[in-house]
Amino acid sequence: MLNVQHLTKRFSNGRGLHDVTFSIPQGEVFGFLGPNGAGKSTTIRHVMGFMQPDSGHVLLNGLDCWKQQGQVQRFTGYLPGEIAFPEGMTGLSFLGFMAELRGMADSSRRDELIMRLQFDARTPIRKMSKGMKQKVGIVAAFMHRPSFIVLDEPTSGLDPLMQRIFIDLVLEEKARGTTFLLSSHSFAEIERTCDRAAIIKDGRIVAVNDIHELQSMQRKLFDVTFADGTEAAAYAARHGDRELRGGHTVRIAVQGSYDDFVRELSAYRVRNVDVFAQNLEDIFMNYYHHREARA
Ligand SMILES: Nc1ncnc2c1ncn2[C@@H]1O[C@H](COP(=O)(O)OP(=O)(O)OP(=O)(O)O)[C@@H](O)[C@H]1O
Repeated sequence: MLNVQHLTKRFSNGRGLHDVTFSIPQGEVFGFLGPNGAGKSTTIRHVMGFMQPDSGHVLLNGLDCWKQQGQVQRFTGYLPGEIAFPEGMTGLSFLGFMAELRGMADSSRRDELIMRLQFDARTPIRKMSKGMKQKVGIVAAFMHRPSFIVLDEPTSGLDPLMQRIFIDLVLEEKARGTTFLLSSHSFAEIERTCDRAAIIKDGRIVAVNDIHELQSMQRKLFDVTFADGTEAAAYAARHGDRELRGGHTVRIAVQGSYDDFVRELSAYRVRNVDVFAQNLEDIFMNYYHHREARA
């Protein structure tokens, strides 16, 4: 579906993109992660055909995103990082304007999305909160049922409930075969929606990983509370690497398979188990630092 090949762009301040290469097969949700200024939006602007590469190219279904911008945009949905709305419009008049540009006759999907996102689209945009404007942008990106959707920091400004509704929307579209490129600072959002993710830093891709592979690299810490101190001490003593937390609680780190851990605990009287997961960001960063150390 999307093919970004050796994409290079140099701004006059020396920043930009250097040899960015990745591809997204049809039906995949691909995450794009990176700190501020890493080059996420610049890459996305090339994908949308708003910028001409210095070298390399971006192809969507074989079409050149710069040279065949009009054709590419017909089947693409786009939510920019910051939306510039025309003056004096309500949410509804803006969406009507976008529908007209796209030659859409049926507004049922637009109305369904407005209902799902629970906002009054008749509000003048200048009176809208950041979150409400974001919802208008999401409707505009999804309403024509595009087969490829580019989302630049989609949940910024949305409260946790709306973030959930949005994630469900992405997963539903994914189930219909829609392909996504989703840039985010939120690892939870990437973890819940994406199949693979790339990390970009200083204009270069530093890693592309399968999300499930990253999840299996995730270490979990369990605080197990035993019925009494004797059992806790016995359990801790059997395993030099397990930490007695005081009282009747032992902390255990488990990575990969939980089978041995569960089997062994079944021989004890367990009163409580608390679990703490290493987050995806830490795993990514560990991975990234290991690669750097090896290089
Ligand atoms: N038109 C431009 N002219 C000069 N420099 C630019 C231009 N556009 C972007 N840059 C610079 O290129 C770098 C990458 O910017 P970009 O907006 O792609 O980052 P980002 O990863 O999207 O970050 P953020 O999360 O902050 O949006 C930044 O240092 C930015 O200042």
